[in-house]
Amino acid sequence: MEKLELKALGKINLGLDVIGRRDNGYHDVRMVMQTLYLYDNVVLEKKTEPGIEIESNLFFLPKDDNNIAYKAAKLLIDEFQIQGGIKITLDKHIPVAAGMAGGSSNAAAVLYGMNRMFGLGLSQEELMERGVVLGADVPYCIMRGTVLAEGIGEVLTPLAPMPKCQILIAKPPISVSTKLVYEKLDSKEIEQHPDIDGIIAGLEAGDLSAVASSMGNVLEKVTVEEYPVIAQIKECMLRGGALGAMMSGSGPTVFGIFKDRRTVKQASELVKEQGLARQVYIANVHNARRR
Ligand SMILES: C[C@](O)(CO)[C@H](O)COP(=O)(O)OP(=O)(O)OC[C@H]1O[C@@H](n2ccc(N)nc2=O)[C@H](O)[C@@H]1O
Ligand SMILES: Nc1ncnc2c1ncn2[C@@H]1O[C@H](COP(=O)(O)OP(=O)(O)OP(=O)(O)O)[C@@H](O)[C@H]1O
Repeated sequence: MEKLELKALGKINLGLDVIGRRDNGYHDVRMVMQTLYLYDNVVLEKKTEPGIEIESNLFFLPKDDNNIAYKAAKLLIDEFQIQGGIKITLDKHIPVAAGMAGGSSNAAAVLYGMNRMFGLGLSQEELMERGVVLGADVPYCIMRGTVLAEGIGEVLTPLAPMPKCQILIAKPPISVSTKLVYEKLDSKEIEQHPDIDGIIAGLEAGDLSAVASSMGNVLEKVTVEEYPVIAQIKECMLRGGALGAMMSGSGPTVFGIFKDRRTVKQASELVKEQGLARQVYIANVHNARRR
């Protein structure tokens, strides 16, 4: 196989709780992750000459070893002494530095794709072990679907699928550093832990309203303090008929859960009219896990 075209899907966190802090600065989490059908196109092409070449529609993305897709390719090239090189084309649609695992999902696609392209014979678990070295969200991006993520995000338990719904995504024009958000959380008392078990029970019952009303993200308060526009987008989505609305990951993307197409379209117009976000998308949930 000389060329492989992949979809790197983004995610939202339906729930994000922090239950501890490790000596290396990483945090123990309990998160409910959900894959969305909103994706970057990732194309892998073998090259005869050695080296990793990155091309992207976004001029500001790093093209060197600061790109997480580059790091993923380098990890496998070094470990398996792969001869020749690879060209990676990233056609980005997932908002960048947004809390939607865009980079992590690109890295997951590279690991998954190179394993097939070069016949490395790694199992999904072995790919995930390599993924977590690149980032805490990478193992989940390899697995996909509705999943409980614990540890630093790499201990994964599949959950009942998210009921059919429409997701509204709105990213205000600000970038957030995940590291800084977690660091700021350390100087705060967590007043209320989100009801992760309530989300899981809602999923098991196939009850979309119960899932939406149990959602919570312990990082939200930290990011909202700095960027109040996040709270404004939430309010706007709720006014527009969302069953629930929340910040994803470390932010600043906000998502809303809607029952039907008509309401989600109206709410998306409302967010745009109010000038709260320029990057506004409607996406379906993607429940299939990768095997
Ligand atoms: C916010 C989330 O996206 C929610 O899914 C993840 O927890 C973060 O996943 P990620 O961006 O893949 O994380 P990494 O690239 O491994 O780490 C970025 C930074 O986030 C912080 N970090 C990340 C994961 C975690 N469990 N605890 C942390 O404290 C660390 O300071 C780290 O330096
Ligand atoms: N392939 C990539 N795609 C997007 N950003 C990348 C990539 N490689 C490196 N980066 C850099 O990583 C930073 C974070 O980008 P990314 O979109 O992965 O963040 P995120 O959505 O917050 O991810 P997460 O939800 O996993 O924390 C950006 O500042 C960007 O320059």
